[in-house]
Amino acid sequence: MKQLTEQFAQSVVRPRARDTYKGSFGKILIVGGNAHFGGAAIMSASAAVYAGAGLVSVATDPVNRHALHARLPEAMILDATAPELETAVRQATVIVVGPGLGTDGTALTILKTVFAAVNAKQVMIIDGSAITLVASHHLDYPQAQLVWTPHQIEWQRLSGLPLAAQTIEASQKAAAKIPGIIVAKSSQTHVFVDEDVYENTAGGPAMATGGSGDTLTGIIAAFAGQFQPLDKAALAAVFVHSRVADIVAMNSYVALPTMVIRELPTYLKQLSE
Ligand SMILES: NC(=O)C1=CN([C@@H]2O[C@H](COP(=O)(O)OP(=O)(O)OC[C@H]3O[C@@H](n4cnc5c(N)ncnc54)[C@H](OP(=O)(O)O)[C@@H]3O)[C@@H](O)[C@H]2O)[C@@H](O)CC1
Ligand SMILES: Nc1ncnc2c1ncn2[C@@H]1O[C@H](COP(=O)(O)OP(=O)(O)O)[C@@H](O)[C@H]1O
Ligand SMILES: [Mg+2]
Repeated sequence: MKQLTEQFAQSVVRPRARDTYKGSFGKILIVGGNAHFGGAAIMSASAAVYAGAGLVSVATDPVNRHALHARLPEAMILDATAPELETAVRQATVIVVGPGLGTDGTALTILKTVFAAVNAKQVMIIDGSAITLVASHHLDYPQAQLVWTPHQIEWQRLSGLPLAAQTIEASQKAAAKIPGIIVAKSSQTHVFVDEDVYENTAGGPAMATGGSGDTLTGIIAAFAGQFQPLDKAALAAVFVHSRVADIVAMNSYVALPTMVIRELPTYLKQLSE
């Protein structure tokens, strides 16, 4: 098993090249946030912007429009149920689907539209409700470079492994049957990449608050848009998310997602130097 360390993250997060523009750092589309879970999409999009993504759009329930614009004017917005969703998916380099999407019929239709529109060159991060929907509706895996970010119950739904049976060996075996990178989140997150298992060395209980996982999706998306190859970008994102939470937790009882998001640019600057 390999350890995810700051040294590793440092090798991935490099200073920005001079001859660049916003299109050089990823066009990210976040698909999520129903009327009940708008905050999830806002946190994912905010994390992507603050982790350096070049352009971020959010396909969400229109009820979230004003909140998103007020919190994050850097992001663009579209109605997740409108025909424009398909075009938006095609134009993105990295897609996040699932944070706060919900699991009703509308969510399923949105997810199917996204899966049908994506192509093999694009990166897709599948999280939260989208994982639950894939498992419960036995959806075919989409043709894209996939990163799955299940918490333990989502991993149970996706892999069929009950929580008590989720040993590293069993999870690795199950991960081998699913295309892409699996970020198996818990108080001791493990990432499965091909035959390798990586253990996160950062993070702690100050992260145990709603929205921490939604925030991680945005950081992975931003890194996938900026750094190659995808496996290194995703691994560095997992470490950075937890490390920044640890820094916040030095002076705070809880590492709220919005606090972690705000600290990202400062930490990334230090990391890149
Ligand atoms: N502000 C927002 O908009 C937010 C929106 N969110 C969005 O909500 C959507 C649903 O996601 P979800 O994770 O809340 O619900 P679900 O997938 O049903 O899993 C929960 C069930 O599993 C159980 N459980 C046991 N162990 C567990 C573990 N280690 N980790 C986690 N759960 C564990 C747990 O048991 P309990 O704690 O109730 O005993 C419960 O029965 C999703 O789209 C997400 O993005 C959230 O991010 C919050 C902030
Ligand atoms: N006790 C803990 N120690 C370390 N990390 C934790 C702890 N509790 C939660 N986390 C991290 O917080 C995130 C929670 O993800 P998730 O359950 O999907 O949250 P949400 O869906 O509410 O955004 C994961 O990255 C997980 O590793
Ligand atoms: Mg989650």
